[in-house]
Amino acid sequence: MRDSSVKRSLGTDLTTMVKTSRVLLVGAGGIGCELLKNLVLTGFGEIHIVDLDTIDLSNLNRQFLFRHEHIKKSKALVAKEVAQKFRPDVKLEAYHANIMDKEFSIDWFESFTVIFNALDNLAARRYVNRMCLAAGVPLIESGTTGFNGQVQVIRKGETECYDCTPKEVPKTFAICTIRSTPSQPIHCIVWAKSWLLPELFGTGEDEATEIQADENTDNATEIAELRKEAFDMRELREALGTDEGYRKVFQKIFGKDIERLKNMEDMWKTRQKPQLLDFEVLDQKLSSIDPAIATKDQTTWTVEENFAVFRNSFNRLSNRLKELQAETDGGEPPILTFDKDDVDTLDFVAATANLRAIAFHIETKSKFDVKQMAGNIIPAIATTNAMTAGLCVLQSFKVLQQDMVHAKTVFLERSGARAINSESLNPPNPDCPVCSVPQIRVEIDPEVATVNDLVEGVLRMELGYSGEISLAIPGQVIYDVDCEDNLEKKLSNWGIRKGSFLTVKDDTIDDEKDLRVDIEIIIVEQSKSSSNGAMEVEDFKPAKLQKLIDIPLQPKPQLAAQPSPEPAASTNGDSVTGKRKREGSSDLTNEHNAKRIASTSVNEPIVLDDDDEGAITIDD
Ligand SMILES: Nc1ncnc2c1ncn2[C@@H]1O[C@H](COP(=O)(O)OP(=O)(O)OP(=O)(O)O)[C@@H](O)[C@H]1O
Ligand SMILES: [Zn+2]
Repeated sequence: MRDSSVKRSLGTDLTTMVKTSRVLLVGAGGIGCELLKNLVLTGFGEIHIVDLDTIDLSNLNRQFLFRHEHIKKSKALVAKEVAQKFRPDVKLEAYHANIMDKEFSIDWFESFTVIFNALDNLAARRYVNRMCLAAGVPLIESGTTGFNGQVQVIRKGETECYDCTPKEVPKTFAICTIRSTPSQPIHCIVWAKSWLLPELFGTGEDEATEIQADENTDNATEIAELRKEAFDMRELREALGTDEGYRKVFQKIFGKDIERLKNMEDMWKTRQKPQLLDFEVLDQKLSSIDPAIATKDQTTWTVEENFAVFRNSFNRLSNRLKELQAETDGGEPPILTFDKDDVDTLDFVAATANLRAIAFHIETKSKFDVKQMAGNIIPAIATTNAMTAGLCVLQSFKVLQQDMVHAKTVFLERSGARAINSESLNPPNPDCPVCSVPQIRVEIDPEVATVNDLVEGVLRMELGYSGEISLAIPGQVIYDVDCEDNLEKKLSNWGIRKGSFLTVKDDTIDDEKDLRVDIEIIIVEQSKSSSNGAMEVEDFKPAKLQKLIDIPLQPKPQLAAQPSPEPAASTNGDSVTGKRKREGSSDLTNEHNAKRIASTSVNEPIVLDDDDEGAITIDD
């Protein structure tokens, strides 16, 4: 029954394509749960689900596959179990794992027809984008923030990839703003969450991504002072769990430290000096504060109320840490880290951030607001997720049908005249640092292959590099003219194995010679024929190029504008007008205003139509 109605909507051909596809869903959160339900009910034959997280109480309002009894269980496994009940005949596979783990090889990515990203962070999105490009598998990328949503179709060589356009990076704050001169509530919240809490209950070696070392040399003395202050802080940890603990900590961070800052006259020429908070005065008023104040999360607390929540949460965290320490024998010392859903850490961050705000004459925030700001919470709206997940599936139909000309980037927004808008796909950005780099695959035997096997055997012998070259893994050069010593070392020394990426640069210094563009090596497993006994021993190579490619040359720097007889047809698709076109196909962007007509024929695909203004209407 269900199959026949799907067939009526999609047509026989598309229904068959859907049924025989093997797809990967990365992320089983807000969009992921909706998408899994859609994929299962549309009849996708085989669906693999990866998610590294466990289910949290706060997920239940929108991640509808999960119920209260699933809290703390794996998202991927529960999502699979629940979705399987919708259609027992669909093959579902779940992995409670990080998609960036090496166990997910390029070969494995390659085994999928389409991959769907339903993630919530830049690093994982970038990683999957790169793997899909390397594996040549189409990717449907999606994301939502509040009422806004976006679906992007990515296909190697045909469309923009995720990194073809620069992405906004999360906001960071200078260390001195956080530690010495806060001027906004967020500065106090980041201080409490990423400095104070780790100093007292964590490792103390705070590597919070939100706080950036300040390059300004004028602040060198201040930074040295801050280091000393951190050292004093570590001493305070001894007082955790004692009756005196909260007094010692309070008197240091809201007394001694503020006093020191106050005395740095230069700092307050254009700012209001901070004020000390008096421990004795606040401590005497403690008995008059209702202990239930911490549960009133929508009101802004008074200084006395913040003090009471500070004392209470500090003691709860201290006791927890002591208990953990008692349970651990040997190994890594236990730590407590911030989690917006861990009420003890949230109370501590809210109260100490507010006390700091009061000391610096900054507005205080309710616990509810602190939770949003400290947890980087962007309101998640179930309907936006559901619509976005639906659009992902509609776009995947275009990909399955190889109809990239009609695939779209789709936007959901509330501000415009329409809720759903779309744009034709852009061709790849020729300057993209990710997808414009030529890739080669090299098969290695990780146990024996050395840097020399790669440099001499593959780059020089097989690919014909003759001048100077360098070879790097992310963040580290492993070979260049100055580190010949590394040639005899095994690639495994740097953790290079199946799935690793290396960059090759042509460093030849010769004005007469054309330099090659940078290329990327992807390490793959040795194919059976090269590793089994069928191969003659003398033919065995620990590193071997899988397929020869032509490596383009770097464009020569133009000294003066030369008149060109013809517009260059080979500049990566750049037309003379400066508008990028896709090579060797009809211009995707010119399809933008094409009006397509809804069809009700049984064998015709579902209707996803543009009108003249580029918005999508969905008919059936
Ligand atoms: N590297 C990764 N590998 C696998 N899954 C990931 C990875 N990074 C993020 N995820 C998963 O992607 C999903 C994103 O879903 P969503 O945006 O709804 O976030 P959430 O964590 O469920 O919700 P919230 O952040 O509001 O608590 C999460 O379930 C998260 O665990
Ligand atoms: Zn790109």
